[in-house]
Amino acid sequence: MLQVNNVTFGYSKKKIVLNNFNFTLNEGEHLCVMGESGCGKSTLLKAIYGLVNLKKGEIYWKEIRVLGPKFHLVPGMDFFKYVAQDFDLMPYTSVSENIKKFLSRFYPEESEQRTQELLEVIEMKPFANTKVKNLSGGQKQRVAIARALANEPELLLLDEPFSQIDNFKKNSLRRNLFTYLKEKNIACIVATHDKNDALSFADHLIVLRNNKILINDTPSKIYHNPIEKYVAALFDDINEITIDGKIVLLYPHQIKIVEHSNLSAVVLETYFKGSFWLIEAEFKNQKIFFNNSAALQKRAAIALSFTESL
Ligand SMILES: Nc1ncnc2c1ncn2[C@@H]1O[C@H](COP(=O)(O)OP(=O)(O)OP(=O)(O)O)[C@@H](O)[C@H]1O
Repeated sequence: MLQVNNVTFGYSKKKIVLNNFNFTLNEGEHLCVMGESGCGKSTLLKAIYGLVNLKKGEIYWKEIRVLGPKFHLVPGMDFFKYVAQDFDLMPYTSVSENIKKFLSRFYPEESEQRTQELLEVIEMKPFANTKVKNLSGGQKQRVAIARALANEPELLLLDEPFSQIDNFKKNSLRRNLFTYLKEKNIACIVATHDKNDALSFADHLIVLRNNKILINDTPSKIYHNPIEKYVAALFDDINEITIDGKIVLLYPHQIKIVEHSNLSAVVLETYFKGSFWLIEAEFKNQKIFFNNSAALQKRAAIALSFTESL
């Protein structure tokens, strides 16, 4: 189990970046960390990997204490792997060689088999012999993930793992990777801006704000009961509407057009979203957004209904 106990850290004395962090993660579980830019997601991964010296608190993996660079010649814990945003690959060697570098040279057959298995996970078999310098940013990102998995770490730390990968590949890669990690019982912490990493694949979600843990719960509980607009906005456009003197948060799919109601609005703009249209409308002097199956004329008068239940 990973234990993060009362962890406080700042790069300088004046500014705290991780303010009294506490949480645990069991073996094989997946955690997503979300929050606005600069809230400390990457720094948290670095602290867990042992790349910074904590100001206060301790981090343990099972019984072993994670120690910072003050205590290690080569910082970082052996049984963790960390994929940073800058990949750190060997540009002049092939994709296969980059993966094999972390596998034992004494067992060439096993090493080859494992490399093939990982090439399949990242869907890069056709590029096995391509030099890394000739790959796109997204392809390099996939190689970095495979390389981190080569030695089957006990905990994998991923910083924005799919940020450079196109949507089509992203979905299948996410499914491959997270299924593989569960099969191998590898715990995983993903720092991400992408709700899809959290909603479908994480067992737990931590939301950070102002360098503190704002909430730690399951993704579905956080999605269904966002404690404030900041949290809901991580998942979708969010409407903050006053109904009967009470402020409610509504996702766009919770607002519908009806034939008659006393909730009238005027259409401002319509955006094509593929399987639906996102409508921007004015309701009681505020802008709201909702989903609709058809486009609407600008300035059309409409009647709405709100569903608070999801
Ligand atoms: N090496 C560093 N030296 C000094 N300050 C740093 C360093 N790295 C990050 N910071 C600062 O620490 C804070 C947290 O940065 P961090 O990269 O952890 O945020 P983040 O949530 O991962 O952001 P993003 O979503 O933009 O990647 C920011 O204010 C950042 O400027």
